[in-house]
Amino acid sequence: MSNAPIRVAVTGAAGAIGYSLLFRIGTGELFGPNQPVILHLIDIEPALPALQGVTMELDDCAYPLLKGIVATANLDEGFKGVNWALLVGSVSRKAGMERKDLLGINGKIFTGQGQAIQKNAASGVRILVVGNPCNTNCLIAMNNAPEVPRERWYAMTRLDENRARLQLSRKAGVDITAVSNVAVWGNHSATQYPDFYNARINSKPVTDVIQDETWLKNEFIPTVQQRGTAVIKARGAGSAASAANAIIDSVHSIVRPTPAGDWHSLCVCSDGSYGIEKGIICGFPVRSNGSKTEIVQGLSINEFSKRGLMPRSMS
Ligand SMILES: NC(=O)C1=CN([C@@H]2O[C@H](COP(=O)(O)OP(=O)(O)OC[C@H]3O[C@@H](n4cnc5c(N)ncnc54)[C@H](O)[C@@H]3O)[C@@H](O)[C@H]2O)C=CC1
Ligand SMILES: O=C([O-])CC(=O)C(=O)O
Repeated sequence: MSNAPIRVAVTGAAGAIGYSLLFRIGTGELFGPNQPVILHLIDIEPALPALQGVTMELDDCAYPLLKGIVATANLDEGFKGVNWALLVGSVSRKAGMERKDLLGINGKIFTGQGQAIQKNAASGVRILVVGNPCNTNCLIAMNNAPEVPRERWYAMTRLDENRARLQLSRKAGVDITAVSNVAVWGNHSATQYPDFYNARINSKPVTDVIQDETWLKNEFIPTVQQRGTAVIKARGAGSAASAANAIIDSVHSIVRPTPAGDWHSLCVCSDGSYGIEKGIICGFPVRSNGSKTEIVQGLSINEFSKRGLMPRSMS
């Protein structure tokens, strides 16, 4: 094992998603069984005692791949030399709130974090924003770090993709692995558009396999859009383990080549593709060659999908 460790910052590390995520990173799930990591755990001052407890537990796992832990509330220290920044830390919404209601509380967090990333991170740093509203928070952080190239900023719609794949596989009565090419367009919000027209089941168009467009339009889409709300209602707290799982899936989709013909859902900085406003962070179908991601071009967008895609602004 001679690889240099990858430094991974996780903000909100004392929170619920952090608790589901960090131990999976420790086992090597994020970068593979031969890749050592150093964790940079960042949280706010009042959460430092809890963060110390998490650090103690990570230590007690005696993970062979975990070569060090930095636990801090200081952003300069926390982002020093990091290769990846997973920006989870922020306030969660409660029942009755939309994610955009968090903007006033959470938006300002991402100003300082963007600046600290630009100042301290490794030159090739990549950033995945999870804290809600994640598209807008990502845009804020990105705009506060103009020297970090725009193609290295991502926000998370992978949990929505995973939710959509599950719904489609259940309805079609097929294994989850049969469902591919699921794009979730737009914001990680109740206005997202899980695109069933371009999705596939066993390589066939979903609409050939599930010949019930009423269900697809009137049940599938709202179920995916409202799944986070449904989990909050049932659990009394937001999705945490499934969000951590989606973080791992998102990073895999970026650092591993996408299987031929498939794509994954990821929010990236729009280049104007599909008429979506240039410069905003928006959910697209994305492919990776293992080092660079690109927005999948040339998908057919019918009138119904057009209504799902437009207008896309930063709200
Ligand atoms: N994009 C997505 O698909 C999903 C996003 N989320 C979002 O992820 C965020 C975190 O969720 P949980 O871990 O469940 O929340 P949580 O409340 O359990 O933990 C949040 C953590 O963030 C910390 N924090 C607050 N302000 C911070 C700051 N300025 N810097 C660093 N840390 C800070 C808190 O002290 C706490 O430890 C929420 O905004 C939630 O809405 C959750 C699920 C899915
Ligand atoms: O709904 C929330 O507030 C948490 C979240 O983003 C999700 O579960 O998709």
